[in-house]
Amino acid sequence: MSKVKVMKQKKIRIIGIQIDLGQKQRGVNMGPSAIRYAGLSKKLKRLGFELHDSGNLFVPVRDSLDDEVQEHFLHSIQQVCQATYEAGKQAVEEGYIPLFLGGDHSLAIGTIGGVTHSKPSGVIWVDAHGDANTPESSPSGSIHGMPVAALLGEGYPELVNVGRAGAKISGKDMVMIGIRDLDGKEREWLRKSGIRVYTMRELDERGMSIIIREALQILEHCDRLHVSLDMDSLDPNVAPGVGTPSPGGLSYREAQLLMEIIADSGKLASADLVEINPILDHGNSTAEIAVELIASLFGKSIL
Ligand SMILES: NC(=[NH2+])NCCC[C@H](N)C(=O)O
Ligand SMILES: [Mn+2]
Ligand SMILES: [Mn+2]
Repeated sequence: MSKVKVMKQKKIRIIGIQIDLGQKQRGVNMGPSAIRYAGLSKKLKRLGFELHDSGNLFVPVRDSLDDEVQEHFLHSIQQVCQATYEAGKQAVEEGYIPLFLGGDHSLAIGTIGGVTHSKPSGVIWVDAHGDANTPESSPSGSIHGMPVAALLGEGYPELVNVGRAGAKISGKDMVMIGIRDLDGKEREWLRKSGIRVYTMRELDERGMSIIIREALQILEHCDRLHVSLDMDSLDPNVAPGVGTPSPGGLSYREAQLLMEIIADSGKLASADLVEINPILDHGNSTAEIAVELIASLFGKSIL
């Protein structure tokens, strides 16, 4: 086993983003509340972190945006991502680890853009989906299926140029884990992207421990890591409260081990927790599991 390193930063800033404009299901805007109710702050404080909850950023209510439906809420998503970018940039500059609570995955355009504004970062994208569609390749038109392409410089210019012009990261700075549902053209795009994509098949064959250690090796050149955790990466039997469930996902222990080994790298610098839909959940179980995973990501160990 490789050496366990401890995180240098001890201040976390929680930033809620109640965005549901990037997809069609109602309810994912309630994610930040569900995660807070599940006891996030208390858990993280117990790990010795100084915790600041800065509340939620402004997100327009979907029902007030009828005139944007045809455009998939592009304008409003751009504005929310811009505000998210500023919040992420500021948190990093002030020495915080920003922890972004979603909301749908479109917000990652702002979070990853913002946290890489002054310091480069590797990205570990944990998801059932590639989220690497462009407006041309997307079967749904939903922008939560596009953040990875936008971050690598492709798709709507309004999204590619959030915060600063052009690509925010390159393919070699990103790995994906848990992937099992890609659209046709999205698959082709990902193959050429330079992103190392660990599918569920590869995970089944080789095991989580081997894969995440290899992934950390690939991101060895990055001093800082951003984890973007889409809760639909877990199996829907474990995490039912998500808008785009996909069968055959991570078990609870696989997801935990993934978080635990990332924590051991000592490089966690920022994270997203996205796509929790309390309306579709059983009780608040998906948010409760998410809080357990985040605790492990921030260094909670069993013994
Ligand atoms: N963040 C997510 N849950 N994304 C799901 C994307 C689903 C599909 N690939 C699409 O483009 O619409
Ligand atoms: Mn996603
Ligand atoms: Mn997903």
